Amino acid sequence: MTQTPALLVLEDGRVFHGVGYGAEGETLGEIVFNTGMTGYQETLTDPSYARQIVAMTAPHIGNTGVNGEDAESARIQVAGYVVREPARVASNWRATGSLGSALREQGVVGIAMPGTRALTRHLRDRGAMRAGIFSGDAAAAPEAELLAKVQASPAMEGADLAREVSTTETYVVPAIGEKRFTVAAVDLGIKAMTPHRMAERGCEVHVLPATATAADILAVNPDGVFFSNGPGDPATAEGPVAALRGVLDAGTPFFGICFGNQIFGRALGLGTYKLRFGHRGINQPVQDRTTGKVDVSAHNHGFAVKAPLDGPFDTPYGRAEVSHVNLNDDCVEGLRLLDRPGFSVQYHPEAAAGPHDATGLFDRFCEIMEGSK
Ligand SMILES: NC(=O)CC[C@H](N)C(=O)O
Repeated sequence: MTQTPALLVLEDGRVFHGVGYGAEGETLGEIVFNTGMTGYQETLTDPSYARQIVAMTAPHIGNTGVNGEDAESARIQVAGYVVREPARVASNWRATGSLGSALREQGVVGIAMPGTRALTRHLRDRGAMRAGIFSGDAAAAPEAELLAKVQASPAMEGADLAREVSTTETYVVPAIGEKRFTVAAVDLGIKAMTPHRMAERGCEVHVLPATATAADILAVNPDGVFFSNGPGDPATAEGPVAALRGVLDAGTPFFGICFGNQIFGRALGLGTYKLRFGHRGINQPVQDRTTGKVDVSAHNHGFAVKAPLDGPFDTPYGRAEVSHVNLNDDCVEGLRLLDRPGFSVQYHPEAAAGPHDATGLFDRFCEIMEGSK
């Protein structure tokens, strides 16, 4: 393997040195860290990572290569990839290739560098920020020039990205076994596992583009409506918020995940804000405030909903409450309507490669659809 020099340049001027990994060239995005020890293929193909450079804290990435089954979407979605040490050999019975070649084939620029721990500590202190990876010829330019490029790139705050990753055509994921429900799922960057988890429970899932209006959604005649995860700043999602308000006005049961939770919050009249460095990984402790039960859960969010933690509050759709909180930082991780069928979570019950503590939320969605039939 030939090694080309590569630089990771942060918008605050900090520079890390390493060697190129994946495609050679340059890429810009918001740099964030992910603490997952497994599931790198699912992370890389999660559309919520659009325009983000993902740095892995796990020191050895690529051991099991890539395969034809684990992708969450049709391609690698991250803007760039930072690892400490790439596996030199991919070894797994399902592997169809190495991660390095998959990144190269899809033109994803990455860097392998010894400083991932220092980088993570820096981002924890200073927050997620804009960055660039420059490898090969691109790394030869003066650092001041590279820094200027990073500083001229767009910020994640204010970014409207869901439409860029959404399907443009509606498609249907058939129920597995007997059909019990029709679900209209708005694709704001949906992961393949989400409709699959619903299909396993007898849902026929109509996946609609991010531009779907309330009328488009209700035209499916759904038993329940779902809003997916997705990239970008929820404060920009005017279209989806308006569509969801129309759905809630109609009284149709609702379930939302991640971006869907943020849009639900906005539809209820709450605001959203950017977290300093967000939650990205697979071992975040989330507590269900009704039962006290704690789920270890997968996360990928840089924004959060601002909501009162001290009890129910009024919304245009009756009373609501914060149903789940993150025990690390008290961040709002779930919302629930008390007078109508509707709830959402900020984390990932569909998570592949797990953990699966929260998959029961898909059963809860089926229960509220059953209850409203
Ligand atoms: N995974 C998601 O849906 C992320 C939602 C939003 N883009 C955030 O960063 O918070």
